[in-house]
Amino acid sequence: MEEKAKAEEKKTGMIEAWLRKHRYLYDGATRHPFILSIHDGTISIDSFKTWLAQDYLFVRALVPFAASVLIKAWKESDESGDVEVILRGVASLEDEISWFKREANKWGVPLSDVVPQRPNVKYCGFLESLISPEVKYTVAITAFWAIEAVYHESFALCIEEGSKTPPELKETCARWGNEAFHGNYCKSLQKIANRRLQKASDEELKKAEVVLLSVLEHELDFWNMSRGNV
Ligand SMILES: Cc1ncc(CNC=O)c(N)n1
Repeated sequence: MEEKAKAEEKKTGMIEAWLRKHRYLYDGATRHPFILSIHDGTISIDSFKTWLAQDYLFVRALVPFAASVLIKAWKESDESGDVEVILRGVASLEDEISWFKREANKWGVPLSDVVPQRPNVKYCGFLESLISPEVKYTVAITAFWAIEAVYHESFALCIEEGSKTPPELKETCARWGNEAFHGNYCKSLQKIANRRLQKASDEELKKAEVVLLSVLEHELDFWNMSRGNV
């Protein structure tokens, strides 16, 4: 890319520029048929149960990754406030795991015998690879933002005015779709990512963009898995 154009994108926000550039993939991850089927009320309960059980395992694997981002923030960040933002996210995962257990109980999904499906294994393996100290804070925070943003944007659609989301799924959707916590949390992560990307080297920028694309692809595969097409 031309130097001037790149400088301009860094100023206005790398994340926004990447979302424009990769709109098709981003929409694919945030407007997936699985989400659209919740939104229009046609979701099969089996798909929902598959998603619930698989996502429980995913969230358990997200904890060490989130903790690794926290460590990177503490070691590498130029702003101490980053640690609080990430810590809030890490802390919320404890409540989330309890929620998964309650919700699974409600639906009669036994979490103790859930076997992770291939797309889940791959996504969790990808998260684990990002824990490595060789992955820089800037790259890791970009991934973390993307992981949270896809869920927020997806589920926010399902609680929009006029959506036909089944009432028994509303609470699930509000968990990630709500603005008060999750929306603001995503905005804070995006702000941190943009600030870091602004100062990043070309090589780091490239790595962060590749990681963003990987997250979007893994999220797509995760939704596909939930619908039963692996
Ligand atoms: C597959 C996937 N991606 C993102 C999230 C949202 N983060 C924490 O809950 C999630 N639960 N599952």
